[in-house]
Amino acid sequence: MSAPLLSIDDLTVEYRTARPVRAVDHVSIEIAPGEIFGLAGESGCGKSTLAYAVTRLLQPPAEIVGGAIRWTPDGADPLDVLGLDGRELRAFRWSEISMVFQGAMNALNPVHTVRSQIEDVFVDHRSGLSRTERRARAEELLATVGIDPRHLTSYPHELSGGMRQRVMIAIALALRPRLIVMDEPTTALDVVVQRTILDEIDRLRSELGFAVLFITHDLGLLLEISDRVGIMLSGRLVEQGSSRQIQDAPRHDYTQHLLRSFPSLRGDMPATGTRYVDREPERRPS
Ligand SMILES: Nc1ncnc2c1ncn2[C@@H]1O[C@H](COP(=O)(O)OP(=O)(O)OP(=O)(O)O)[C@@H](O)[C@H]1O
Repeated sequence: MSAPLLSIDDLTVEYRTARPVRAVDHVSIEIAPGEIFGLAGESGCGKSTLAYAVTRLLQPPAEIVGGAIRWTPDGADPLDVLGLDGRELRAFRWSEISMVFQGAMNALNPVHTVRSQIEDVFVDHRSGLSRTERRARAEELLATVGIDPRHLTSYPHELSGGMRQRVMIAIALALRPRLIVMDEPTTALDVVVQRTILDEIDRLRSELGFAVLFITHDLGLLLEISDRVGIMLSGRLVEQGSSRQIQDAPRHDYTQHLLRSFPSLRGDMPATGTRYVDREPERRPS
């Protein structure tokens, strides 16, 4: 792997509730420029908490209790992501890392046109752009994600779910970030739309060269789209490797269980009715 763009090093996150939950437990991941790193694991294993930590969107009661996140674009000095203050974070988010979250399509404002929602990113982050330039960039972005620019004047309810999710991807691409964190970006869509959007993400990644942290509970899908894959179980990263290695020679029992639980890429039927039992005793935050 080339020098990492993002290094997550021994990260631990807890929810400080009456019964504290250690949602991310000493996780280390590196993502190279232009790489798609997929993170899989069943509901509640800590995937979204990790995504929120990387994008610095965690809110109390979540607390980062250990570890570091470093950002090293083009061999520059590493940036301590957890140490960024409000102003630095504003410059970092969207320009360097952007996000497409689960159900993001419903985050579009129903009373504003697609145009104004895309242009808002430029108003907020590229105040030097003229109105004409903003309009041209918004048009270009919609075309990039495969939507006819005449939809710039549409309101979200006039678009299908797949189109709304593409608009969210356009917004995430607006400032040409080096990494996009995608948390279940296509889960709410039917399989055909899901497939076209995934193909599109892959095409855009080849064209524009951004890296992706792609999160889903669907390991089959993840193996198709990712260069490397990490498997999470109860907050821990139990295995990581290339997609090929995870698919052909999974090492951890849980990875093998997950692989059996989904139809394989060759179309074999999944084993049904099995549930994985983590043999390690439940761990509590110390
Ligand atoms: N606000 C919160 N307060 C307390 N515990 C939380 C909170 N948010 C998440 N958790 C707990 O943290 C753990 C990890 O949750 P998280 O949402 O990160 O998992 P996930 O793998 O993304 O699940 P899903 O795929 O269902 O979104 C779970 O045990 C969850 O119950």
